[in-house]
Amino acid sequence: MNKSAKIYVAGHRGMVGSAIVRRLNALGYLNIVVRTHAELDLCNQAAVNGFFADEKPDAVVLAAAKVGGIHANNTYPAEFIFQNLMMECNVVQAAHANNCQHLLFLGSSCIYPKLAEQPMTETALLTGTLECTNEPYAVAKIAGIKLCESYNRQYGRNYRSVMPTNLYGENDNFHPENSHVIPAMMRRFHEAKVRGDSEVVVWGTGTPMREFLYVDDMAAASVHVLLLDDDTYQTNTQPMLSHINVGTGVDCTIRELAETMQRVVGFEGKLVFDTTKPDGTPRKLMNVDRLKKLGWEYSIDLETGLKKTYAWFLNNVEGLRQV
Ligand SMILES: NC(=O)C1=CN([C@@H]2O[C@H](COP(=O)(O)OP(=O)(O)OC[C@H]3O[C@@H](n4cnc5c(N)ncnc54)[C@H](OP(=O)(O)O)[C@@H]3O)[C@@H](O)[C@H]2O)C=CC1
Ligand SMILES: C[C@H]1O[C@H](OP(=O)(O)OP(=O)(O)OC[C@H]2O[C@@H](n3cnc4c(=O)[nH]c(N)nc43)[C@H](O)[C@@H]2O)[C@@H](O)[C@@H](O)C1=O
Repeated sequence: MNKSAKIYVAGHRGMVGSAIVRRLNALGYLNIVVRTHAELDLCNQAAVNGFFADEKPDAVVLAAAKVGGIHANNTYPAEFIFQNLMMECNVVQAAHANNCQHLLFLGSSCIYPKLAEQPMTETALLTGTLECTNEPYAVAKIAGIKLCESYNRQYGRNYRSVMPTNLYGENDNFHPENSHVIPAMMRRFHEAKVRGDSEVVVWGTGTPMREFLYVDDMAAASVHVLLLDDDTYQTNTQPMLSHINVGTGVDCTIRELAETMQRVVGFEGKLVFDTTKPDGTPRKLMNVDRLKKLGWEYSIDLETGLKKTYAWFLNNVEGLRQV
């Protein structure tokens, strides 16, 4: 893609969208179009159509979404399915209607069946029952993949999808209940250390396994897939199965994550597991062979990424985004 291409990054103030803008800028892509949620509500079809007609971007990265951890997904299922479906439908259709040939859609590893064979390959999609705590969000993300595939099949568009594993890093949402496990734990451990508490609560049994990817790696992978030439991309994907897993291929238990977090934050008290809280899916490890064949691998391991995130947290603790 030409360095002067106009690229619309939806969700540029979010954790991933902000990292994607940094990555594009670092590669010399400076013609980036952005709108805040307040300036452009992507659930509003007329507003989205007007924006695309005015701006006519050459490419779109759809990193805007209704996002949250296990509790938020389980508590606000209507918001998760409705808003995500609306944003995807509006953006994909408006991109097509305005002759935008390139689009990158961000899904999630929760699209795969709860008990999918591990590590999960892209072919596991739609082969079994989803995890109930995030089924509505997962259904919306599956619809996003199928939207892209359908516009590719019918209109010859080049709309690609990446399925990230659990992400973390600077600009994350540190809300005590609605966030994902890493920001929630980091904040709770930090506050416990500052107060001198003797113990800290971890949700669930500690036995579920998760794979974590640092946000700068996610941004690098996303831009890599967006910029791949058509031949390389098409020889490594199939027209009816266009999504690509993004992860490390390495996972750990939630207990192991909590122990690593203790070291990084410097909290010396005890861990207490609250088994009244849901565990969610027992394991969701990505098979990342397809992405490796396409020329990309992660570089930031969990402990390094947690240290970077904690350093960022300490510098930004006063103005944390919490939604
Ligand atoms: N975080 C994770 O662990 C994972 C994330 N993903 C996916 O990656 C993508 C980015 O997630 P992440 O950066 O973590 O999420 P964030 O919550 O950090 O960012 C989401 C962004 O979307 C914007 N947004 C939400 N609703 C609207 C709307 N109606 N109109 C316009 N903008 C809107 C938000 O703006 P505002 O803040 O102003 O509301 C925010 O900038 C999403 O597609 C998510 O599903 C996938 C797997 C794991
Ligand atoms: C990215 C992914 O995120 C969500 O799925 P999830 O992987 O289950 O996400 P989570 O990060 O919230 O939890 C991971 C594990 O960690 C445990 N856990 C311990 N202590 C805390 C804690 O304090 N907070 C949270 N949130 N979880 C905790 C928690 O009980 C669970 O076993 C999806 O809904 C969906 O949005 C999606 O795609």
